[in-house]
Amino acid sequence: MVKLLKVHGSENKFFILDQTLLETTLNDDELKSVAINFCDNILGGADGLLVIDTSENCLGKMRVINADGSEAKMCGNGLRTVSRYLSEKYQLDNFKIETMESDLDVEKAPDLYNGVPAFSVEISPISFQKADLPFSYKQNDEMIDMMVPEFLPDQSFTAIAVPNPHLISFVPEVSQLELGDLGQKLNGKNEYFPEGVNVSFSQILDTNKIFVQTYERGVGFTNACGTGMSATSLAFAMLHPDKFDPDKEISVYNPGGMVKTKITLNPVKENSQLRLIGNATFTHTLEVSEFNLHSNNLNDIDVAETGEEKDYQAFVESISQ
Ligand SMILES: N[C@H](CCC[C@H](N)C(=O)O)C(=O)O
Repeated sequence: MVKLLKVHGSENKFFILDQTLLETTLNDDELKSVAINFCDNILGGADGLLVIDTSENCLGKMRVINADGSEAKMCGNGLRTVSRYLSEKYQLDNFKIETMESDLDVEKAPDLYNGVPAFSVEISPISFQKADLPFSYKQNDEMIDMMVPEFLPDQSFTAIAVPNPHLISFVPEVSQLELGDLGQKLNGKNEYFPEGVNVSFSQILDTNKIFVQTYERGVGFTNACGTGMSATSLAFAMLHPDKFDPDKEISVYNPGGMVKTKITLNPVKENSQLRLIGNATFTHTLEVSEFNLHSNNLNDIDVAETGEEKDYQAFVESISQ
């Protein structure tokens, strides 16, 4: 039997499959089918499948398969949960995890709340170049605080890859309707973001305090998007210096709770440093036979709750007061 986990970071939900536990690893087609099946049908679904593989230079490697079967370059909320998994497996608190484009530094952080373990993860590399998102809008090589009436009138947009693509807009109040419409448009066939983009709207609440909601590529509305909150924090620090205190962490509220980000701006903006700090919650363990996993038969799974979710909910309660 193979043991999987259902996990979340800010209620951005995933299944974790550690391929190193298998006799034979799943190939890419099998991973895609299993990701779609798990994310649609098991335990109320999830936003993606996080796959752990061996790595030459790091403690492990993380791959991210979105709910629709597409593969993402990175996942910030997911990386925290994989960090916790590897930290417990190897009894280490500070190490590196390989992701598609870079080896990222991760470390155990103080608990977010009683019974809510937390991890701090590096988010990198950063790019604003149109080729890296990719995007195409008139002759622009970058899109920074730019009015784009083709997206929405009266809103400006910033495009950042970390390295998965994000489009960010600061708004007086988040309109789910407008976010959903724009997210759908830019993730369908369109001339601006040919490979789709994660779209985040953010409301500035106070100094170092923002709210972010994201429409995710390959998923749709999500409770939270870790790379999205990190990229939005960077845009916030760059574009709203009057509300940004560089010596302190930023509190990023989202529909699933709250995370912290730490932004160290660099005059060369691509060299700025981003850390994402937040919960790594395991809600369920699942056991399935390796044979059934290979044949994408998920009818016979043993599920057990971990009991951690009540502590996470107590944390959410504590921040909403
Ligand atoms: N939820 C993720 C990002 C998933 C990325 C994916 N939707 C894409 O870029 O295709 C996060 O916490 O960072």
